Amino acid sequence: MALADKGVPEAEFAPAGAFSPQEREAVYRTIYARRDVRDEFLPEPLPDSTLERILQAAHHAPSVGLSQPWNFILIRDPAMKAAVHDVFTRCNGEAAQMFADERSASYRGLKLEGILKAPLNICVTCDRARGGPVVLGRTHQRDTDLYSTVCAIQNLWLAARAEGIGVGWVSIFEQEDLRPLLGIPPEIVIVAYLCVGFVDQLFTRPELEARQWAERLPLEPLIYEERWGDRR
Ligand SMILES: Cc1cc2c(cc1C)N(C[C@H](O)[C@H](O)[C@H](O)COP(=O)(O)O)c1[nH]c(=O)[nH]c(=O)c1N2
Repeated sequence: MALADKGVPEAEFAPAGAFSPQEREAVYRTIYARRDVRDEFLPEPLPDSTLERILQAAHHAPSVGLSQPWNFILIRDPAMKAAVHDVFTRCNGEAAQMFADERSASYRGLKLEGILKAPLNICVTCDRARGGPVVLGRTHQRDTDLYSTVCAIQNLWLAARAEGIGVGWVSIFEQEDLRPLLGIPPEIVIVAYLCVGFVDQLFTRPELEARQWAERLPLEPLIYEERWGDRR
């Protein structure tokens, strides 16, 4: 076995064959059936064991140099959620004005968060100092710590879907407005604000597609062969 030549004990290896058809099906189903959830949250709190599983899934994401730069702030206090919602409301009003006439009207008709309705909100942050001043793999691409944090978020999102829990990512905020509310120090970057809770129905395709705001692009033209722009 090639791994045996790496000089680590054999107990560190496991067979790496493909999953069974049912296991594969479950993985793809999770990916395709995951949705961004705005408003469809049920009020029941997440059991601690379920929350632990989805946070562990996040924590098992790949990270540059195994730096694991993330933190998760769990927000359940209605007063805190209301304060965050106020920040969203102001920023969302500004956002609506950035779109031209008709688009602005349809933007205002979209529900873009479930901050108050979701029983749990999670602010996911990235500590840019985690792992020390020189991190393997981050030497030439400083933002790989942020990319790692996004990998953790995607793991959480997929694990949540498999648990029947919806997740909605809200990004219509100024970082600097959230920071003092949540007591986040200046050196920490706010990567995501997530609304989390059980759901009993989900859109079968992105809600923005169902509401004719945007549509999924065909994949084929996005794939090039050898060089940027070369069709395959
Ligand atoms: C980084 C980032 C930031 C946001 C989002 C996503 C991501 C990845 N999305 C959700 C987004 O609209 C959604 O993922 C797409 O429309 C595709 O839909 P599904 O996720 O497949 O349901 C999102 N949705 C929303 O209603 N308010 C928001 O502020 C944001 N912000």
